[in-house]
Amino acid sequence: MRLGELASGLSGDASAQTVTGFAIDHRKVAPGTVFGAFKGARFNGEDFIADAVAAGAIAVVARPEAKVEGAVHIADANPRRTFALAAARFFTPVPAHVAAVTGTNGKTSTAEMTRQLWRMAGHNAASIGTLGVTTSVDQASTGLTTPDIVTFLGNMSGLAREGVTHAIFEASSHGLSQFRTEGLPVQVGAFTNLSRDHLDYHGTMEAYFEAKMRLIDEVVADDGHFVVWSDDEWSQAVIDRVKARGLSLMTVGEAGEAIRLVSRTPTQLGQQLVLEHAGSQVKVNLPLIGAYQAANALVSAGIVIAAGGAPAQVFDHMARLQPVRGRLERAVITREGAPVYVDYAHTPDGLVAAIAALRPHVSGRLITLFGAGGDRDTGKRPQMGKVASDLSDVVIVTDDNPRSEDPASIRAAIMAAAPDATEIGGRREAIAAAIRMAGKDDIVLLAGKGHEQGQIVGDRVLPFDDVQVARECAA
Ligand SMILES: CC(=O)N[C@H]1[C@@H](OP(=O)(O)OP(=O)(O)OC[C@H]2O[C@@H](n3ccc(=O)[nH]c3=O)[C@H](O)[C@@H]2O)O[C@H](CO)[C@@H](O)[C@@H]1O[C@H](C)C(=O)N[C@@H](C)C(=O)N[C@H](CCC(=O)O)C(=O)O
Ligand SMILES: Nc1ncnc2c1ncn2[C@@H]1O[C@H](COP(=O)(O)OP(=O)(O)OP(=O)(O)O)[C@@H](O)[C@H]1O
Ligand SMILES: N[C@H](CCC[C@H](N)C(=O)O)C(=O)O
Ligand SMILES: [Mg+2]
Repeated sequence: MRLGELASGLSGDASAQTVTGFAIDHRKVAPGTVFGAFKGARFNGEDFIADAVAAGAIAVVARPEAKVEGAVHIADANPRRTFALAAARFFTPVPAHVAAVTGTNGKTSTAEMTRQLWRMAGHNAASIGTLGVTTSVDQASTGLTTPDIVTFLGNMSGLAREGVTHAIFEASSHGLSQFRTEGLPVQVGAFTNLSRDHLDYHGTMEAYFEAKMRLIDEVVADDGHFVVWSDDEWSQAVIDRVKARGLSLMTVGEAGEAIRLVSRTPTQLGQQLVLEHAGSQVKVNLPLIGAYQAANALVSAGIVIAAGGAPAQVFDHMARLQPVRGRLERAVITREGAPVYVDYAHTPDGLVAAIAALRPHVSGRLITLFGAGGDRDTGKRPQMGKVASDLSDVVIVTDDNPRSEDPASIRAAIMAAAPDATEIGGRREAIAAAIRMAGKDDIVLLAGKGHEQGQIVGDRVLPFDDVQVARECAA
């Protein structure tokens, strides 16, 4: 592809150059690459422009003030956006149907359930998010929920070449504010909920909300659809934005107009939902427990219908949804007979949702074990301590990816609001203790790590899998 096909306003000589790829890290530049030089949280990409040119970059997308010598300077005050739009012209084809989901909690679950529903309808479907790039035959980790723009677009076009026609991705607030998912047509967007997280990065809830709203204001296509979970504190504000943008709106939930959740009755292995759609009622036996999983399943159904799926078939398929890895996953039943659940709750709201999901199934005590990630929002720590101790019978505070922080001080910040909790630093010892104390009527909840395969301590990732450790401790 020629540079002139990817960017406008270039001289004849510049336009004629052949582009071989895109990179945002100078160490990945090869001859013919377009390099994006961005100011980040840790580095200023502009410091690497000369190295990128030396490695063969033919063009550099950077702010007008940046110094570019020996390559074409594609200048823009918002270089991340310009870079994304140029890269999107290069990475083609992309799947014909693309959807995106945002929200504090429920993105991975909604993406995964949407992929499953599309697959049941006979489509070749994929998802990109916290679990990596998932198709019906493969899963590859990217390390981030929303990968960087080059990885994202490269994966989208790779999936399309493999025959994927339907793709859904998780749009994290970091990803949205850094333009990591721009340029390809997104026909359907969705919002699950908003609650405290990532205030270390965004500063205030309002700024966090605004970061998410870029999905509505700018990322979804002009003639696109938007599905909103109707029962969140922020739902009305989201609905207002969807209307202001002129997208076709679909609300789902107890207050939902497109799909109304009339009732929800827990059963032993799942729950029965009564839904109202287009004036008639339908019963769905969802094989997953917890209000939060019902919410995510309904948002997924909304996305599939908005993308053209037949409603009756979608409701039918909901009864065959498979559990999502690490989301209320039953790891083991202890020798005493207590089920041990692993869940990815890592925010105050997530903990409330996970505990509420298990509560109807507990006749004895609910034993909740969790920690909080290092180098992340510190304000959520006491809030997590408070909700866990208010809503559980026994609380164990342990470690969850301390990263560069002192694990003991993270635990102390949680314990400050959970005075009756037991503190056990090592996560394996903590899990062993929880399992030892559980009697036959109790349930153990191991929260925060879900599907994760490692404990991040300093800059090392030590192998760790809650499900596996629970099985070992229960053996
Ligand atoms: C705060 C944050 O979002 N950081 C991400 C972001 O970094 P950044 O843009 O600030 O970049 P930087 O490291 O300061 O470097 C600036 C530029 O110089 C370039 N560079 C840097 C060094 C070098 O030697 N050469 C070079 O060219 C970098 O590629 C970058 O373009 O872009 C980088 C490249 O894509 C990411 O690796 C990095 O993720 C860090 C590791 C991270 O921990 N991110 C987390 C917080 C995150 O993004 N989480 C979200 C939300 C999760 C959720 O859903 O809850 C996610 O989507 O995963
Ligand atoms: N709709 C929901 N409402 C409230 N809590 C939820 C909801 N969905 C999920 N959760 C809680 O959040 C946890 C993480 O769920 P999930 O992985 O689907 O969210 P996510 O938005 O992808 O998270 P991340 O920010 O890490 O990408 C779950 O294990 C559960 O505890
Ligand atoms: N995507 C989230 C996941 C948090 C999971 C938890 N285990 C932690 O490390 O805090 C984040 O990066 O904030
Ligand atoms: Mg996720």
